[in-house]
Amino acid sequence: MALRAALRQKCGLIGILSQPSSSGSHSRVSAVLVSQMRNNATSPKIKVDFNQSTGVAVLSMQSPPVNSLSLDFLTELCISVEKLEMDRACRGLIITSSLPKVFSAGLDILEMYGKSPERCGEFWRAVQEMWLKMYSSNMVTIAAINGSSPAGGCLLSLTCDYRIMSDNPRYSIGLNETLLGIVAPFGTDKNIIKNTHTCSN
Ligand SMILES: CCCCC/C=C\C/C=C\CC/C=C/CC(=O)SCCNC(=O)CCNC(=O)[C@H](O)C(C)(C)COP(=O)(O)OP(=O)(O)OC[C@H]1O[C@@H](n2cnc3c(N)ncnc32)[C@H](O)[C@@H]1OP(=O)(O)O
Repeated sequence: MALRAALRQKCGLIGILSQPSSSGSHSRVSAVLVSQMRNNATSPKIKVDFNQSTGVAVLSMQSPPVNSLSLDFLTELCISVEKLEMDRACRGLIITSSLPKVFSAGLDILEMYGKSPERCGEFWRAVQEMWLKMYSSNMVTIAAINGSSPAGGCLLSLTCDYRIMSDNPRYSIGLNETLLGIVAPFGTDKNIIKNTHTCSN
């Protein structure tokens, strides 16, 4: 109830969590992001349903088995958010998972092992772009955390204005990445590359 009141106060979004959605289209994507789009012949990792009448989009992460944040996933996520951002009709965004039990397992561990410094740099830049884009979004953003959400999954939810988590003791959330010996690099390219060596050795 507190959340609904806050939303009502912030931008007049009423009852968004309970209303059905219908698909809408978003046409413009920045040339930069399009050029970043890789050969992604697999099925989309992100599904967006935009409800024109409420102005709220639901972005569902659908990348089995655990919605891990790979470079491809992050790129697709950023493109989806940017498309919504450019649509003036879209005022609210709910991020959730279409997988059972897992919101997001965080950064894709396979992106941090045995990769070239260049690839690692690209990956960490994508991580940074994701959280900056989300954190600075003009939309009201809500993470509907319907499963476990460790480390980078927790980071993703922290970039949102609001978080709602399923009341299930089997779901965990938190910044546990240091248990894996992972420390997020600083924001400069030099430090990204430096940390990259640490990650892949
Ligand atoms: C550049 C500037 C940056 C600025 C940043 C700003 C601020 C910094 C703040 C925070 C930094 C955040 C950093 C995050 C680092 C990370 O995210 S590292 C990843 C940490 N994640 C984990 O440790 C999660 C580990 N996984 C689990 O706990 C469980 O898998 C689960 C999510 C709870 C699900 O359990 P479940 O039993 O359902 O599934 P399984 O365990 O059987 O897994 C299925 C399948 O998925 C694979 N897998 C799981 N997690 C990952 C992953 N993270 N990456 C890749 N693959 C993963 C798992 O290995 C299984 O594979 P299979 O054996 O082949 O089936």
